Amino acid sequence: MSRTNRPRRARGRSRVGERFEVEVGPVAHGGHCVARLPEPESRVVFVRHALPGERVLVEITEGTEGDRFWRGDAVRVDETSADRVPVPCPVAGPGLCGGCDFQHVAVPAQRDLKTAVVREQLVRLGRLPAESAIVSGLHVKAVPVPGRADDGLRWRTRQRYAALPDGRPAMRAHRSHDLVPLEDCLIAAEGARPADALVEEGAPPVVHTVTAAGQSHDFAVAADGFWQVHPEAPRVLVEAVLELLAPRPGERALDLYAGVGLFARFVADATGTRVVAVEADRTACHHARANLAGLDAAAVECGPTDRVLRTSLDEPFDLVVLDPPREGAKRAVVEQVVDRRPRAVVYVACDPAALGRDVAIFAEHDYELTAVRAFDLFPMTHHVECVALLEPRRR
Ligand SMILES: C[S@@+](CC[C@H](N)C(=O)[O-])C[C@H]1O[C@@H](n2cnc3c(N)ncnc32)[C@H](O)[C@@H]1O
Repeated sequence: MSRTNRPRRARGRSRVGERFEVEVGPVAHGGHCVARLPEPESRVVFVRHALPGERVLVEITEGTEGDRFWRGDAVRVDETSADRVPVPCPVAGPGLCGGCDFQHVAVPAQRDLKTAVVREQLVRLGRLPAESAIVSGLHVKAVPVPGRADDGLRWRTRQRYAALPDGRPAMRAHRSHDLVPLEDCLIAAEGARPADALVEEGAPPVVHTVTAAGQSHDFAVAADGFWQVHPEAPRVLVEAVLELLAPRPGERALDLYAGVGLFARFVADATGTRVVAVEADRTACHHARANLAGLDAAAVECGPTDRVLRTSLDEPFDLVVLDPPREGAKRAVVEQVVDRRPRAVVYVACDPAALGRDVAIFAEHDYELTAVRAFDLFPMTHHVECVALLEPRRR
């Protein structure tokens, strides 16, 4: 299939379409492995659809003479990894749907790849020693969908599709605007498959019941608003947050990037006192207020975390939960958090690179990473969810 890559600054002659035989090296963050092209190119290529240790023919999909590295797809496998499996999805593969990265990898081995990536990000960006117990003891855990085999399929409860001009559902190719038609998406759960995933404008809010740590709460969320996409994610993440935060009665808590108040609600069960949820999206704030309405000492502050922390909330907090979008919390927010000297900070991270960068900023302010859990809440893709505990360094 021809590809229309997103526009980028051309730097020299394009090498797209050229093919090279390579030995594939380690996995890297982003759903690909690293390979070095043979002489005279001797350049790094990020190769999709390959596995460490394989020998493949890679076709360059992005790369010009001036680029530091190129991207490519394994279009033929000459020496096969024991972790390679037949691809279950007919639209997964070079040039096809960009939604999944690891359909060609046995599901347990996908978790090994993600484990390697999270460890690498914590070492390279988080500046943790590779031999530390936190890094070497980290393993991405399976999160089975109740009633299903551990096959990595039919877990995604929300899925967005593009539409072809004739109305047929499609997904985008990897790093491309090209649309790939599809009849089904094998990671989509019933209700999120192409035939039934359309969210009508003005659709009423959806209510989810979450049972975790012996408590059950209902959460209203806009039909197109943020909610964790794996059916087990709310429970698993709430339980990990509570385990690491270990909230005590009377402790005051901040839930940053709170969505509709998932973590705030469960933390308040344990503390029984002041909890403040901070969220930028107005509709999510509206639902968070309703979801936390039964709590006398709860409040929702609507606005960007950075601004809310800078201009409001001039009060002490013992506990902070933060669950930022993929780009992470970044320096301004991390510094506002550590300024309040909380006893414990739990960071829920959907991007281990952002987590690593923010962990390094916390460390500059004497908050150290003391525990981390990682969960495979996005099988078949390179995505992984981490829950990390940061505490003031003990002297
Ligand atoms: C990964 S979601 C987490 C939501 C919630 N913790 C949950 O698990 O349901 C990130 C949330 O951060 C919100 N958000 C994005 N940028 C923000 C910002 N600068 N300040 C506050 N909230 C923001 C999004 O609207 C979204 O609800």
